[in-house]
Amino acid sequence: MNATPKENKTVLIVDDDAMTRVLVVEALEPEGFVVEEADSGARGIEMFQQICPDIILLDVSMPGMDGFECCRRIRSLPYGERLPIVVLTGNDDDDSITRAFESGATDFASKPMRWKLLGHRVRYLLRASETLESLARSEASLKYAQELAHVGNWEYQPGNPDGYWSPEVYRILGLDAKKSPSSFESLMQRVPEDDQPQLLQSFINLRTEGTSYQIEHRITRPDGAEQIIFQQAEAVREQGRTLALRGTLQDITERKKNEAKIEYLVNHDALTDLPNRNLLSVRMSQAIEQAHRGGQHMAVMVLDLDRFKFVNDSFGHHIGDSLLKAVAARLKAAVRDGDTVARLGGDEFVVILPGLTAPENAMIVAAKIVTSFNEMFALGDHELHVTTSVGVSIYPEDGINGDTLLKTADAALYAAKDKGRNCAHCYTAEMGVQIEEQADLEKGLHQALLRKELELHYQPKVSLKSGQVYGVEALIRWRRPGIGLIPPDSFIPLAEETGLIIPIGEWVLRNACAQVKAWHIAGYKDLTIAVNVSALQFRQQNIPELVRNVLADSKLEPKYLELELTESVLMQDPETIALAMRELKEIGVRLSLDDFGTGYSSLSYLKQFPIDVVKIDQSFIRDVTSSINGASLTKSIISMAESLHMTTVAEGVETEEQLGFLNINRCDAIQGYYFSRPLPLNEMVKLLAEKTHLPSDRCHSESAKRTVLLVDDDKKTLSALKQLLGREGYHILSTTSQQEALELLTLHPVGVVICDAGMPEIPGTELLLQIKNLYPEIVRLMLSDYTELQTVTDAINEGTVHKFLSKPWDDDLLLAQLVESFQQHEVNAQTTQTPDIRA
Ligand SMILES: Nc1nc2c(ncn2[C@@H]2O[C@@H]3COP(=O)(O)O[C@H]4[C@@H](O)[C@H](n5cnc6c(=O)[nH]c(N)nc65)O[C@@H]4COP(=O)(O)O[C@H]3[C@H]2O)c(=O)[nH]1
Repeated sequence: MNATPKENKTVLIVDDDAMTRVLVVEALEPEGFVVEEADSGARGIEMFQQICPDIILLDVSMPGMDGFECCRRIRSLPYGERLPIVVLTGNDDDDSITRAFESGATDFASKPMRWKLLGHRVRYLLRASETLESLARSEASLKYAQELAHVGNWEYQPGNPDGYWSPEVYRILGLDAKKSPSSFESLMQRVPEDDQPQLLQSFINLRTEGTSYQIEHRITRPDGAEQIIFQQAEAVREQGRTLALRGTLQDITERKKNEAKIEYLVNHDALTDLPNRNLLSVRMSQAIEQAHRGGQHMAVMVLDLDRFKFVNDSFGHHIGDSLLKAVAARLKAAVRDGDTVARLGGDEFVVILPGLTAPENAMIVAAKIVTSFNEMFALGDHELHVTTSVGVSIYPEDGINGDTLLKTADAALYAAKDKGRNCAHCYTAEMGVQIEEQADLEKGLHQALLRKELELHYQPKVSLKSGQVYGVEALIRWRRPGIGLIPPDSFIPLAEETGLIIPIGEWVLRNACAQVKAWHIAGYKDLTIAVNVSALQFRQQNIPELVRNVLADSKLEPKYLELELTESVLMQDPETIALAMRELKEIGVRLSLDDFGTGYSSLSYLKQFPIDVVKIDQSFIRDVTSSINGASLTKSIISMAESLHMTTVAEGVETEEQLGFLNINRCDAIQGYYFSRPLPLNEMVKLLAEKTHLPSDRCHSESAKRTVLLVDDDKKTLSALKQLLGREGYHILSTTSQQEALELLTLHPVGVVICDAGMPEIPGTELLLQIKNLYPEIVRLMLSDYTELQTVTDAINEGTVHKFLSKPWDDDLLLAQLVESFQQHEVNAQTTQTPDIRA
């Protein structure tokens, strides 16, 4: 239907009398109207829908559908509601006029009529209808706007308690417009008692003095819901007389809820619901003020969970999160209601104890907190034992503002950790020196780059297959004037904290790549360089792009660059890091996982990252010869890396025994003081020039090929054998004790064991059986006289002993047997895999 405004208004005449229709046409068309005709009620409705007239003239008495019915139907159709309909009735037909209005007619005209005046009548009705239409439109848009804004308006006239309330006022109050009076009293009934006095007083002032008001108050809707209302009101006054009181009423419940929610989120930690850093700082200021006024003390405790990362990464983040929630609950239970427990992020919590009468009480509470962790945390199917370390500082002794108190408590926390964790430590004055030193260090570090105080040292990495130096790790040093060489552990964390690691990291990368390129040119063609990349660099920099630029500038082939990332880098944002790592792999650089084992990565976790090299942390290497745990963990790491086609580099190798262990367990390469410390450039150049390498018997393939273990309680036999084999260049280990024999095997890459059959502690066959089970690749020879022939034959049949050598032996025969045995060992070594003790 066309509802757009038309130039010439259209009049629809519905009448069965053709004469009346002609008269209407003749009266209206000369006046500029377009007249359309319908000869019945039904046709009239049809035409109304087709042409959308501006006005209808409708005869009441028609055959079929009369004018009343026709009028009713049009009113119920779209656009028919407010259309002017003039009903044509007979003269003085009062009944028809009444019925016509009841049916919805706008006006009536009696026939016969003065046709000349019809034009005026129609024009007047059209104008009135337009006015009504525009009023209806603005009412509708006001209603809509009020609905949208949840604003209603009201107005009262003096002397009349019932005023006007817009539909939205009723909606907001939850009242029915037909049943509830629109009076101030009726509004007050919905206002809770507590809020009534303020509203009443404001309304009285408005009425008596014309004082406008803006107030917030609550209302209770009939369904019990409580809403928050914002009311504004003013008096319309003329010459000191109040003509009307009017105002608006806005439902601001949602806004208030959102404001409260935002305020809560801004001030609380989403995971634990504890106050966050924002609210903590407010609470600290309040507590300081309270302590200041009351001449009391207050305590700030900073605490974190010992080895939280282990939990998070071993059991998954959901268990880590549950632990943090449980810790929050435990901390709250350990302190009083007026105390504040806040979470700063990660596993770092802060407790404030306001209004302390004696500072010593803080340590009592701190100890209580530490002890409260003795009880296991039950998290889903897991029961975990987690400990905490606490640093305590006291107002005003250790700081007079929140920042300083946090810093001093932090320093105390470090001291607690140094003490071995799972304890609380109070701040002491000496720690202040450290804080100042830190500030001084930070200042100096800012200038270190500009003043060219940084330098690189290089630590060789040696292949255990070839014994050759195949690469170096670049390690930064800060040569600080007046102080000397500062190791990275003393300034890299600070560089990370201050963001200085970004320019420093780039400096290291550029210099390292340029240096290794220079070595290539000097003839050390395949030397690789490893550079440490910190977590912050990955987070704040486009590392792949930087690497691309540096490689292009230095003209270094990507395969010679290795980037060392720690597990903490991978943990930051695993998906983004994995993406960056894949990009780096596409560039062609190698990626290694540094300090492996100190983090808590599981095998499945590592699979998602394209890692080429696993560097086994020195803490494990240190332990390989002294602790079963260290040894088995290292073995597991090597076999895990092997199964993932990664190479292994053992870090911090210092002793022959550690090297032996790594050789036996087929670690690929070593780095450590055993071979070389990190060297300044000139010394590194010398090491390369001298072609320093590991002797071949210290490499796994070679050393195992040539190492014989002799076990005999007879020292003379041992000495004779040592002489014989020593002349042939074998590496010989010897012992009179079976226990020591087993220990030697854990440390050395032995290829062949020669054992006496008649040992006093346990029979030789039993020792060889143990060796067979532990190291199946080792070839086992038995030395015996003919008195033990039966036992030896049985052992050979069972596979415990490979060959039998008679006592006294023939030197040539024994040497020939040994050559054959080492060949056999090589075959065994290729078919026997290192057992994965975790499997
Ligand atoms: N006890 C013992 N220690 C050994 C032995 N062999 C090597 N080390 C030391 O172990 C550290 C190995 O480096 P890292 O694990 O990457 O650990 C590095 C690395 O994480 C970081 N670092 C060094 N240079 C840089 C750098 O340029 N950028 C970044 N982001 N970190 C660096 O500082 C850490 C410490 O570096 P350094 O003090 O040079 O310490 C080096 C090295 O001197 C050994 O046999 N025994």
